[in-house]
Amino acid sequence: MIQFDAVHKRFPNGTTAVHDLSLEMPEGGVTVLVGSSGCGKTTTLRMVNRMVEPTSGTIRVGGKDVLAQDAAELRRSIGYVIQQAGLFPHRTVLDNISTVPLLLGWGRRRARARAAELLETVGLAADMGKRYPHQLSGGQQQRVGVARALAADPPVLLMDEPFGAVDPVVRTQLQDELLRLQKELSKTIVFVTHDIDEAVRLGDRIAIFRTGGHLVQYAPPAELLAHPADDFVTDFLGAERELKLLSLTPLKDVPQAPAATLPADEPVSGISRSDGRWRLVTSAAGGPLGWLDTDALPTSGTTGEAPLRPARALRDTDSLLSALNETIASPSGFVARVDADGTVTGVTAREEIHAHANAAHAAAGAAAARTAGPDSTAPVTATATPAERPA
Ligand SMILES: Nc1ncnc2c1ncn2[C@@H]1O[C@H](COP(=O)(O)OP(=O)(O)OP(=O)(O)O)[C@@H](O)[C@H]1O
Repeated sequence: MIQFDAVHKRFPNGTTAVHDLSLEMPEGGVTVLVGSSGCGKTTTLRMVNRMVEPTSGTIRVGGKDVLAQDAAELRRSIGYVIQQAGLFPHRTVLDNISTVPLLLGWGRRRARARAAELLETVGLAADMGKRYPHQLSGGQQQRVGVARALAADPPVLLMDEPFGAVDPVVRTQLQDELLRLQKELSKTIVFVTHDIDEAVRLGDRIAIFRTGGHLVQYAPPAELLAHPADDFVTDFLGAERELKLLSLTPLKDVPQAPAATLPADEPVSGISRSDGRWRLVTSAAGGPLGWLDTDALPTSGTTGEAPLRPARALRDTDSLLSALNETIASPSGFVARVDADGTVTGVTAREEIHAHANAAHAAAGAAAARTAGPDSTAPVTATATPAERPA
């Protein structure tokens, strides 16, 4: 969908922001640009919609050279989201979202109907439409920014650190929303961030740049984590590289054993210790309430009234990293597993999780070594659908 071919950008003051960049960004996928400050991410992004003009080389969107198109028209056909949303302060939320449709001559009624629909799409209440940007939280403003970029249903979305100015909790929510939206909309997204965890979470492909606008590696997250091209990438990925890799592996293939459960209304007096020290107490609906230590039972009452240690149950769509985390927290040495409705389906032992974590790491390393070859920065035409990723 987006192709860079030998693109170079040198500003009039002599700064080379992008150096001989050749890259293909897959249609319907999220390509994340990361790297240290000043390495040319924003310049690369802004050349796609001609907010910055390349010095040499060719950029094609949907096969068409961007320089052969009218710049204003091109910009209206590509969604653009920036940090702190960049909303017009004196226009209401609905008017902000309607901006591009109105410029495209949609007519006021249709543009506003579309804006109202998009408010819901990005998870905002209808009454927010009448507010002005300063009457919204930072996270809400970012949602409006995303709605505005989506208004004319562009096939391409450019996002420049869109979640950089919100706190970590809101940031995770916005990332979740983007992943949810992307499942529905399959836009071609170019996403700039400083944050490697955000890149791993959102990217189908990640391009890592270093100062001077040099692309160092361009690969899917698992390949990048398992097989960094050089010391710069290794340092950039950080000390928890192996753990990040586990965040990409869902738990579904890790086997479960039957759980030794007890209903919450069971009198403690009748509990046998023969089924092991730790028992998983479940609610009437079958959900996990916590771990009961049969070595420290109260003298009376029910299991539900006894002191329980927390059990953070995991679904098949959760990651091996979450499971590993729970093996540290769980007093029983087991991780409780639940189905999509939250009903207990079984347990998995700590040793089993560790063995799978180890195997997942080895498999990713072997796969990366097979596919990366000696030059993993070479442009790759990715046609694969975005990989299945843990929730
Ligand atoms: N209009 C400009 N004129 C001159 N130099 C510029 C201009 N815009 C950017 N630069 C320089 O080009 C280089 C790349 O800048 P760019 O904004 O693309 O980097 P970045 O990777 O997005 O940085 P950050 O993560 O800090 O936002 C930097 O050295 C920057 O100072």
